[in-house]
Amino acid sequence: MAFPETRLRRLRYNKVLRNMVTETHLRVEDLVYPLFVCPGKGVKNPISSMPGNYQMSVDMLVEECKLAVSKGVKSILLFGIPEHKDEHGHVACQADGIVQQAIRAIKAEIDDILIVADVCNCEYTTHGHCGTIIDGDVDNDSTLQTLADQSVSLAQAGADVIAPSDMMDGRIGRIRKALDDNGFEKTPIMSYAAKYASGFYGPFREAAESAPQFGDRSTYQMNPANSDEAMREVAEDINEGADIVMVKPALSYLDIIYRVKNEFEMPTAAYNVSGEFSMVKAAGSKDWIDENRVMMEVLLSIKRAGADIIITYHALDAADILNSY
Ligand SMILES: NCc1[nH]cc(CCC(=O)O)c1CC(=O)O
Repeated sequence: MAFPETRLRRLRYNKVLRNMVTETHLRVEDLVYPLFVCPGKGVKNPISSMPGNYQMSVDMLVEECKLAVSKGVKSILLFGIPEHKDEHGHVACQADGIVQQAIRAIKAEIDDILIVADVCNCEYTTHGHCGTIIDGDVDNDSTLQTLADQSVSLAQAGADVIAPSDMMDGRIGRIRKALDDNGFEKTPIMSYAAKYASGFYGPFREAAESAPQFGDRSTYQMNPANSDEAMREVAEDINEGADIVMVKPALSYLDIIYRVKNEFEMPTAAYNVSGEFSMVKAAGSKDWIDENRVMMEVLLSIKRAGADIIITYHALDAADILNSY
């Protein structure tokens, strides 16, 4: 059938009907809210490049989590800014580490929350790289040990999901085994499976104080030009026991999200990263775009591409809008 029998606009005139034929639905339940925890009490330091986001001490973080849960955002992703850093990131593996403290405090006060703990060394190493440095580069195999130790420590503190973001080869298998050996066989792993070496992480590195002190991350994070390689990364992580696979960043990588969802049929997460967030905020603050409208369009596009889970700094603002429908 062609025009004039077919008129695609017929389904667009009536708002009720338009809603009925909506194909993609964004839900508050899809959103994960990333948060940064730092030492101290009563601390809420604004992150200048990420308006509305803060480095928070544990007490303030607990309040922020209560606010999130009250809006229906029941899942958070935690990053730590430790008091002291060290050469190998051992500080991230301690029972009284900053994220471990935060997890315990949140769990003591809030029942209905899912805590996803990011596992990586870059926030905890003096050099800002994601692992142990040997001969001027991140050494893959020795880094696996700290990642496994950090994962077990976070699980012991009460983390519900372990999310390794380091991009070392073999880390999912190693972490899975370490979790199982320590009685955490029920703890899922959300792997940052296809994580690209991206300029969009800029604001995060201010937030987490994790910028590399020399070089960049291109010997471990992926080349933005590659798509088949992302499939190999995802396949490797699934093979090693990943329960959820993530693509990161999201917006410039919608094709990757689409391919991952279609080729693997796995629960798929996408990380709407700091730079993507900050661009919307910056243009919105200048009234160059309608910030809320663009935010919802961005999130919807990530869902439409195939993401089941969206990690986003927009989570609370988006929840307010979704709750108002
Ligand atoms: N490896 C740690 C990590 N986990 C999440 C992000 C970035 C998140 C964001 O930009 O919002 C990074 C930074 C990086 O790889 O440099």
